[in-house]
Amino acid sequence: MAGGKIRKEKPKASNRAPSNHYQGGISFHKSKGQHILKNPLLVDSIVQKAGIKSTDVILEIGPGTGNLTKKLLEAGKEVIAVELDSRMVLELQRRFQGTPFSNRLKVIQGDVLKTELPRFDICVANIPYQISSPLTFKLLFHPTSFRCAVIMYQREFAMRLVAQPGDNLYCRLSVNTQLYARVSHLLKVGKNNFRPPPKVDSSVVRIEPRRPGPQVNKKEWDGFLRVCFIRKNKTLGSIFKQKSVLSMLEKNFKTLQAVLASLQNNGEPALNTTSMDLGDQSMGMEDDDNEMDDDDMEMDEGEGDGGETSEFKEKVMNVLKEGGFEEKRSSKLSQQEFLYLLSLFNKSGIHFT
Ligand SMILES: C[S@@+](CC[C@H](N)C(=O)[O-])C[C@H]1O[C@@H](n2cnc3c(N)ncnc32)[C@H](O)[C@@H]1O
Repeated sequence: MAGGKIRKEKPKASNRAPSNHYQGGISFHKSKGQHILKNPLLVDSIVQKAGIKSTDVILEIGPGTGNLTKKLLEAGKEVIAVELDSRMVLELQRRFQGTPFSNRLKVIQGDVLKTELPRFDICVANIPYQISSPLTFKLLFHPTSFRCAVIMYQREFAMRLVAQPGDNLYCRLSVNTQLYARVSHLLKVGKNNFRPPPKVDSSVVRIEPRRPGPQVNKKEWDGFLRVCFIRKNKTLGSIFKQKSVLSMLEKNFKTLQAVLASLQNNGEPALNTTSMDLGDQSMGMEDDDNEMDDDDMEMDEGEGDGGETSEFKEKVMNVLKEGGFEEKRSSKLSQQEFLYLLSLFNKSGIHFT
């Protein structure tokens, strides 16, 4: 909960650190993504587009000095704000103390990524951009349901969230997010609406979790998309011919076969056979920075030293052929097509985790 000491920082004149911007008693830290909304009309517009009800418990991430918080308090029943910076927490307390809002604002001091989030109806936030991806998936996997999240993102990240098959920015992030939520672009926001202005433009996006959620194994889905988007513009046929991909899939396949055989024989799983994995790739829904869009890089096609066999390669190719996917590219595949292809692989005993 809120607490800590106020550190009064004085404006530094000539030798001011370039990453800080002094304003109103608080120096803003770029490292914490502190770009405060300074345009009240924009704040009004975000709150209005969020469609807040007077009965709503609102989650705000990174309230900063409280410009958005104030409008959220006016619109909803309660605001629960998670803020990393103790100076901001104190500023918020100072700002709302003794006002009718004070007993409807709960401030949790901490890193939102490490905080167990409470139940809420709607999330409205101007977030630090460096946590965009993990925060989005933290919200999407939140155990209790909420109506929607209305979030300010860096423009390019926002456009990736909403991108459709065939769009330039369509990527693993687009497919992943849209599996769990309906996503729409609400508002373009120029950099001059912030103090200090960030280097990039921003956009407000609405994310409505799908209820019920999709019936997929999250790790399996994530592992599958990672493979499909190794090169989004290459054909799936050439991606799935790569030694590293085949060898990982065959390892998973053999592990599963061994587990099944052992269950049939003894009713007990075989020892040491349950570590199907994707190398060291985590389930983490981090940004798609590793995705390669260029067609220049060499693919490690053909049989190699990974131990993969030609029969297994044929099995994988047959799955692609069966669904008509061999010549298709991830950059143009719809979510339904990805789900269908994954179901074909799984039906053949081929798994991605
Ligand atoms: C872009 S500013 C938004 C401030 C305010 N909401 C506004 O719009 O004027 C982001 C805020 O998130 C806070 N913050 C940064 N990292 C955070 C984290 N991991 N968890 C919670 N808050 C964080 C920063 O201290 C800052 O106050």
